[in-house]
Amino acid sequence: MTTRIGVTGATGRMGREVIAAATGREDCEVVFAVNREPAGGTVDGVEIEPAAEFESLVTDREPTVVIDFTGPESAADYVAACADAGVAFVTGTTGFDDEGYEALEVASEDTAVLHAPNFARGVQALVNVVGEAVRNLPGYDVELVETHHNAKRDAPSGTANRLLEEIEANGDFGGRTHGREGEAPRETGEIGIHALRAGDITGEHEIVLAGNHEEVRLTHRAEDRGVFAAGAVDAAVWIAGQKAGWYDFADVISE
Ligand SMILES: NC(=O)C1=CN([C@@H]2O[C@H](COP(=O)(O)OP(=O)(O)OC[C@H]3O[C@@H](n4cnc5c(N)ncnc54)[C@H](OP(=O)(O)O)[C@@H]3O)[C@@H](O)[C@H]2O)C=CC1
Ligand SMILES: O=C(O)C1=N[C@H](C(=O)O)C[C@H](O)C1
Repeated sequence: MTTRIGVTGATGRMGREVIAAATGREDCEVVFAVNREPAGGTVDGVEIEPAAEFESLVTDREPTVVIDFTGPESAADYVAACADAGVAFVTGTTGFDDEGYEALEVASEDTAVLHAPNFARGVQALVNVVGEAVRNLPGYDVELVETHHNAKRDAPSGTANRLLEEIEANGDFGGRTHGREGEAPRETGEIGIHALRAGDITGEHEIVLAGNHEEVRLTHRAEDRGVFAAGAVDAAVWIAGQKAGWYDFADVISE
């Protein structure tokens, strides 16, 4: 069965990759692609239409699923329109505040919604092992360093926030410290978080666990944005058969 895909943020770094990944698969068809500004032109042969027409496109072109990599404000609008139309929604957008997450959750009552801050399979593996490392090394200092390109809006990254949840759920920590400056000795139990922004770095996450005259470093490095796009398209194909509800990338990988 062909999964009919709508793409938002189509001329962005990720939108272009999603179109390339979806058009390269025989089981997918990109039925529309929208961008805020500028619309017009094509990406991999797919016409880029104005985002203002999203609501009519999501009804008229009958997509199975929309893949969204935009910003938290637009993702909240897009998911609401998808819920109204009964179209599934896969989003990799990061930087949501509580209101943004609520918009996704409300929509998930009426349609299938999948949010993942990182669609790389290696990051899902990292999420799975980091808790185990923390449990095995009680009392060790934990620091997280994430590095991204210089145009990234949100910090720390969505992936870093997900890893932090996993770290905190598996150890006894006192709080988060974002960077350090001046007289700033490390407090017992704090988790240090450092966001680097430079050049066109695709995305790196490293967790450092140190103590007892030893250190463990768990690192994921994405070498190409195609890895995120491939995961998002896998998620889109998977979600086509799901009922309304809230899903994450672990659900896709576990099947
Ligand atoms: N989950 C994952 O695996 C990954 C997640 N991401 C996340 O995806 C998101 C996009 O990243 P990236 O592609 O690098 O960003 P870009 O800035 O390159 O692209 C974003 C696109 O979304 C559009 N957009 C932004 N805001 C709005 C809005 N309010 N209304 C309509 N369209 C909008 C932009 O349009 P315009 O050109 O007009 O601004 C642009 O086309 C980020 O949140 C990022 O963190 C990124 C990589 C992997
Ligand atoms: O903005 C990016 O580029 C990325 N964002 C995601 C995040 O915030 O975790 C995932 C990836 O690291 C690339």
